[in-house]
Amino acid sequence: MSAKVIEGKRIAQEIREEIRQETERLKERGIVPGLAVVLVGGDPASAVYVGNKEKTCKEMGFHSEVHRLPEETTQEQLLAVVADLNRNDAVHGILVQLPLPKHIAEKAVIDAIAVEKDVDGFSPQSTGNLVIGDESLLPCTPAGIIELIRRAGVDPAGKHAVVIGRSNIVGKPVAMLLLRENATVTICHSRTENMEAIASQADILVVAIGKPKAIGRRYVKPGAIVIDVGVNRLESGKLAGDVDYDECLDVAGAITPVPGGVGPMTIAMLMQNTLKAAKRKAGV
Ligand SMILES: Nc1nc2c(c(=O)[nH]1)N[C@@H](CN(C=O)c1ccc(C(=O)N[C@@H](CCC(=O)O)C(=O)O)cc1)CN2
Repeated sequence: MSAKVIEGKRIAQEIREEIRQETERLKERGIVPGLAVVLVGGDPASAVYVGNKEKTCKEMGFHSEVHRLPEETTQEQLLAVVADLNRNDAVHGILVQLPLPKHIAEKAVIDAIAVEKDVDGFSPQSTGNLVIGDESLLPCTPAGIIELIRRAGVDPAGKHAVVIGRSNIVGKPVAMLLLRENATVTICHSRTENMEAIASQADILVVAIGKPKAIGRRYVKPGAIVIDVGVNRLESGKLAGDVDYDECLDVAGAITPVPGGVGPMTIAMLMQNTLKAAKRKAGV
């Protein structure tokens, strides 16, 4: 039997519509959510993502600022831009697009974003809040994954969730969120032995390793929900996930496609975080 395809693109569109409507109501009370995105350099993929964020902000009715800075921007100059945005009352969320040019320390820049404006949820304080279960803005891709699992009708409580990948921006936070949802969580990584045997026990399998089609059907338990975070550009120009979608389609119970799965949820969750930050600041 073929897996249910989890349509992230459609779900993200539904969430964006909910945000747009809520924003309309907030604006009647004089509250206009504002997002500032900072892009350093000319990475083509980053330029597309930032353009999409700007366009989505406009669709939501948000105040939107994009600061496009040249490749040779120094760390001090970038920190000064972030400091200005921290003080700017029209800006409720600040996002510095990653990756940054090599001469800038990402950590120093992320640490400089005020925690209440950290709509990426990458700062140490946001990460700490996530781990101890305190209220904070959640990292967008992991939050989007949880939303997809929920909307696929799966409750993670009591399920075995296996996360393949241990990055700070996806693997570790999504594992924490699954734990918060009462799943039993295993994290696999490049040094894991017998990964296939572990992954194939998962009721929920999340893959975020950045290797096209690395995870085939032998890693998937029949009926499992498979969430593919990879967005890899092939030489053919086509996009592929980290999961071999065609091979896993008749093993999984539900699966996200690439494109059109997790990716679109990232921007929808960014909008949701910006709205949350604006509401918090207004005390509503
Ligand atoms: N500061 C941040 N930088 C980066 C993040 C992030 O969350 N915060 N994530 C990625 C890039 N990213 C958003 O910034 C992002 C990646 C992919 C998609 C997406 O919708 N992908 C589509 C395919 C798009 C295509 O055709 O290339 C899909 O999967 O359907 C959205 C946002 C790194 N940097």
